[in-house]
Amino acid sequence: MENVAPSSSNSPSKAGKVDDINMEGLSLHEGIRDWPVCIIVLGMAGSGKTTFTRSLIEHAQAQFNPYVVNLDPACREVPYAAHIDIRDTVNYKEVMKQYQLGPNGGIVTALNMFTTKMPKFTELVRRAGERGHKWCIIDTPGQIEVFTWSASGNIITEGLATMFPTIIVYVMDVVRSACPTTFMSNMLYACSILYKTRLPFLVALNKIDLKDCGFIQDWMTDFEVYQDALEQEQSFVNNLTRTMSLTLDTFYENLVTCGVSAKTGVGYAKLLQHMLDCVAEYERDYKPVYEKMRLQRLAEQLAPAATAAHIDEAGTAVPMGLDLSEPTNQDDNSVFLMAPSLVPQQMNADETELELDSKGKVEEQNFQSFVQTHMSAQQSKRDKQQRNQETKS
Ligand SMILES: Nc1nc2c(ncn2[C@@H]2O[C@H](COP(=O)(O)OP(=O)(O)OP(=O)(O)O)[C@@H](O)[C@H]2O)c(=O)[nH]1
Repeated sequence: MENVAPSSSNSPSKAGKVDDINMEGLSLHEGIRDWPVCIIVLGMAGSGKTTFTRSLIEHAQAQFNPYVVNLDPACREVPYAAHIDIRDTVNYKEVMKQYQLGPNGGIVTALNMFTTKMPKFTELVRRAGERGHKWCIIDTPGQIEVFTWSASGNIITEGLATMFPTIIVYVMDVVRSACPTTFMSNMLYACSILYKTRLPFLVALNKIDLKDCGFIQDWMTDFEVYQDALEQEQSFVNNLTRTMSLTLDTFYENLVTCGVSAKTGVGYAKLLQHMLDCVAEYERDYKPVYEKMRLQRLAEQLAPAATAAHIDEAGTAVPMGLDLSEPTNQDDNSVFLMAPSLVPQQMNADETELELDSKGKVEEQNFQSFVQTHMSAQQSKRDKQQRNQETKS
């Protein structure tokens, strides 16, 4: 991790190391600052986050002078100059070796280690704001779940959002999303992140130089167009996907998307406009929530550590990882794991088949009535829109 001067991991500036930072200035006592605005770039592996980040830096340079953070410990090199690079703080390969972890465990642990420096990290971001950086762009690890479903990802996101305006940009690969099932998986992920982070959320439909993103926008606005696309795909998850697509309808209504090409730069002018709208949304709707959270955290920080005195009651530590040994049998009721093939067969084959058959029928009926209800709702929505248009004309 570094201080002032932009650098890449290849040419680290040793001036102003993070450990030299005086922490007195950083405090939850302060309210949420106006800048830098933190932009967290998320997306599935290979969606183009890093290329997107590079292009965003270029397009925002003149107006917002972005401060840039790379949080991917496993990337070989980044095509931009990062002010803070997790690879300068944690050597992910060394972490794997030391803790005998696989690649994903190594990335999670590296991010956890970085998070222990969170106060210093936010202090650097704050100082960057004071030096005139209006934006702070944060590139995240390739494996999205490492950031979105880890404690450290949570700490970083909430930590930033309680100190600076913060928004999420979700990068989605248009080419890969041409497959309706992949599109749905991507949307489910986006939806879960939206509800988890509770921050303004923008979807950047990336790689439009390869494929126009109009079809995605059609799928999001017209359920039947998406159903038609699904019909053409022979997949065992179709039924699930169809059900999900109905459920996600409400989510789409409030979702802002913007087509871009991180490679050619097409669409970035519009994207910047959407991002500014997201910042305004943070100020209007989210800031009060995070302000409240900040005050809660502050109160927790000031409260005496109540549990410390009773630590003996906390239980017995369980050995983790490689030193686990077979537990001794303490009584006849000891817990055991059972593989599906070892489950005792209580029903004979005919009974099982019959039961499954009727279950299948009920499921199909339920599904059909679910679809029917939704279709009628969609139809009445369309009729209403048509009536409105007729009244206008
Ligand atoms: N044609 C085209 N290719 C792109 C675009 N954006 C990214 N790519 C390519 O997509 C591939 C993945 O891009 P990255 O930027 O490494 O994606 P990432 O999400 O950061 O990848 P990980 O961090 O490894 O998950 C690279 O080959 C890029 O050149 C784009 O807009 N158009």
